[in-house]
Amino acid sequence: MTGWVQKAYSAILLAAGSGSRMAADRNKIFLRLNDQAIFQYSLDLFLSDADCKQVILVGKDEEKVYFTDFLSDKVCFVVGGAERQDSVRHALTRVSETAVMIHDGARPFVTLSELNALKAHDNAILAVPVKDTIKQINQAGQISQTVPRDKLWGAQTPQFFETSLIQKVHHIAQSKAFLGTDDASLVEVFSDVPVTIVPGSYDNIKITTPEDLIFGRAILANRSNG
Ligand SMILES: Nc1ccn([C@@H]2O[C@H](COP(=O)(O)OP(=O)(O)OP(=O)(O)O)[C@@H](O)[C@H]2O)c(=O)n1
Ligand SMILES: C[C@](O)(CO)[C@H](O)COP(=O)(O)O
Repeated sequence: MTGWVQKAYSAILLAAGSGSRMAADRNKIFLRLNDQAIFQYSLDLFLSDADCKQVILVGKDEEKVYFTDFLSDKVCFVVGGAERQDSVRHALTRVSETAVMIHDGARPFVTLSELNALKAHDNAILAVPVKDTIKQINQAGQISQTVPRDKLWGAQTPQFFETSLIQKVHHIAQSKAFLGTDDASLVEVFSDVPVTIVPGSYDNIKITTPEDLIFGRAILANRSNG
C-alpha cells in the first residue's frame, strides 16, 4: 500500500439508499455495528484525515433529522435522489475542493491507508480481484461461457476523481439518461481519461444483505484483536 500522500479533497458520503435487500425496518445505514451506526465508521475516518476538507453527507429528506448531530462547519447535508447516481450528482454541486472522494456509507471498513493510496492518483478506485469463476448465461439460464477472470476486478468505493471531470461526466450521463452502477463507469463511457485500479481489501464489504452484518461484526472483532 502507498504511504502518506497530501492532497486536499471533499468526501461525498452516500446514505440516501433504502436498503431494500437488507429488509430491515429502517434504512440499513442506521443499523448498528457494535457501538456505532454503519455510516458513522466512514464519517469518522474522513474526519480523521487532515486532507479531507469537507464531508457532504447525502441522505433522504425525511431522514435529515437523524443526521443533525453529525453536521458541523465541515459536514453538510444534501438531499439524495431516487438512484445512487442521482444522489452523487446532487452532492457534486456542493463540492468545494478540486478532488473528490465518493464513498458508499454502507462500506464501513475502508482504512486511512486505502484513502492515501487513492490520493496518489488523479482518478482511481479501490477494487479487488474477482475470486469466483464467472459464468455468462443465455436467456434459458444456461451457461454460454466462462469469462476469463484474470483481468476482472470487483469495484469498491471510495472512488477518487478530479472534481471537474466527475461533474462533467455525471452531467452528460444525466442528459443521455445513462445509469451506471458506479461513478468510474461514467468516466469510462463519457471521457478518455484513464481510471487507475488501486488494489483494496476483501474487508471493504458493502453491507447489503442480512448476513453482511455477521461478516461486519467478524471484521470488527478481528481488527480489535489485531
Ligand atoms: N438513491 C440512492 C441509493 C443508494 N445510495 C447509497 O449508495 C450506497 C450503495 O447503495 P446500495 O447499498 O447498493 O443501495 P441501497 O438503496 O441502500 O440498498 P438496496 O439496493 O438493497 O435497496 C449506500 O450507501 C446507499 O445509502 C444513495 O445515497 N442514494
Ligand atoms: C458503487 C458500488 O459500491 C461498487 O461496487 C456499487 O455498485 C453500489 O451499488 P450496487 O447496487 O450494489 O451495485
